[in-house]
Amino acid sequence: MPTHLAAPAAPAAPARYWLGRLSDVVLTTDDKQRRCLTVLLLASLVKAISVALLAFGAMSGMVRAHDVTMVGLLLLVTIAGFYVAIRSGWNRRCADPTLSFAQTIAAQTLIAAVYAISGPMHPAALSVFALVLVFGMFSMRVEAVRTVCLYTLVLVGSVMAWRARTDPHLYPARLEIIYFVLLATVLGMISHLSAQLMGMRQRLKTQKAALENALARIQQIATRDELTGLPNRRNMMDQLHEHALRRARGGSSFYVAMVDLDHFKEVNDTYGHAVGDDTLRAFACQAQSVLRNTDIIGRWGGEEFLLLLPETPPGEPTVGIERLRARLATLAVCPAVPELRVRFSAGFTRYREGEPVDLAIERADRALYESKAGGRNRTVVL
Ligand SMILES: Nc1nc2c(ncn2[C@@H]2O[C@H](COP(=O)(O)OP(=O)(O)OP(=O)(O)O)[C@@H](O)[C@H]2O)c(=O)[nH]1
Repeated sequence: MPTHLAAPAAPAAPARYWLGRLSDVVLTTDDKQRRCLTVLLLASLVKAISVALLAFGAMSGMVRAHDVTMVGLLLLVTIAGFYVAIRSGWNRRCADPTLSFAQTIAAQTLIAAVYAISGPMHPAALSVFALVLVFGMFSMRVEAVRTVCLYTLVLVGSVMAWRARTDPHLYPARLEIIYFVLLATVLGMISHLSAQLMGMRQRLKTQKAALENALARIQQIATRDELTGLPNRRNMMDQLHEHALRRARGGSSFYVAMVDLDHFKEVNDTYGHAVGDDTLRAFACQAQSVLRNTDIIGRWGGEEFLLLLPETPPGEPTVGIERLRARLATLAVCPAVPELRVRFSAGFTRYREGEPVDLAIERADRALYESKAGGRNRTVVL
C-alpha cells in the first residue's frame, strides 16, 4: 500500500464559479427577476420539447415541415421577447412584474397554433394547455386564471371548429367535441383549484402577519418593562455583559449606576397606586429625554432603575443624572397631584476591566445605599 497517494484532482470550484457567473449573467443577481426568468425558461423548455416532437412528426411525414418551422420561429420570438422584457427590467414597470398573464396568453395561443398544425398528433397538445395553466396559477390571481381559461376555450373551440370543417379526416367533429368537453372540464378544475390556492395563500399571509406581530410582542414582553417601556432587568443584564465583553476587547470603559426613587412608598400610600405608576412612567420618560442618548436606562425592579453610561470619562459620570435631578425638582410629574415632586438617590461606579458584571452592580448598590444613608436626594460615586 503506498503511503502517499497522488494528489486528488483539482476541486470543481472554478467550474462551479464560472457556472455561477454564467447563471448570474443569464438570470441576473436580483432574486425576484431570477425567479421570473427561471419560470420563463422552464415553461420555454416544455414548449421547446413540444416543438421538437413536432419536428419529429414532420420527419415522419405526419406534420408539414413548413408549419413546424413557422411555429418554431414564433416560439423563439415569443421567448426572446419575454426574456428581454424581464432581463432588461422593463417588467418592473408593469402592474404584474412576473408577466404571468401575458406569458400564459401567449403560450395558449402558440399551443392552439400547434394544435391546428399537428394533424394526427394534435390530441397530445391538450395536456399542454392544462400544464401552462398549472404554471400560471401559482403566480396569477384567480380572475386572471379564469380569463385565461375562457380565452383558451374560445380559442381552442374556434380552432377545433375550423379544423373539423377544413380537415374532417384528421379532426373528426365528434372527436373534437369530446376533446373540447374534456379540456373545458380540466380547465374548469384548474380554475377551481387556483381559487383554493388563492384562499390558502391569503390564509398563509394572514397567519404570517399574525405570527410576526406575536413575535414582536413576545420580543417586547421579553425585553421591555410593561409599565415604563424601558428595557427590563434581563435586557439590562444582557447589555451590561455586552459592554463588559467590548471592554475586554479594548473598548471604552463605562459607568454603572443604581437609581432609587426616594420615599416612593409614601407616594403610593398618600396618593394611590395609580399616581405611583404615573410617577414611575414620568421618571422614565424624563430620564430618557434628559440623559445622553447613548446612556441606557432600564427598570431594575419596583422603584429602582439601572443606568449604563458608555464612554463616560472619569470625573463626569454624574453630569446627566444631576441634570435629571434639577429637571425633576421643578416638574409636576402627575397633573392630578401638581405639588408632587420626584426625588431620587443614585449610586455610581466605574466598571473595572475584567471584573464580573455582578461586582460592578454590587458596588453601585453600595453607593446607592450610602446616598440613602447620607440623607437621600443625592449621588454617591464609589
Ligand atoms: N405604583 C407602583 N408602586 C410600586 C411598583 N413597584 C414597587 N412599588 C412600590 O414601591 C415602594 C417601595 O418602597 P420602599 O422599598 O420602602 O422604598 P421607598 O419608600 O422609596 O423608600 P426609600 O427607597 O428608602 O427612599 C413599595 O411601596 C412598592 O409597593 C409599581 O410598579 N407601581
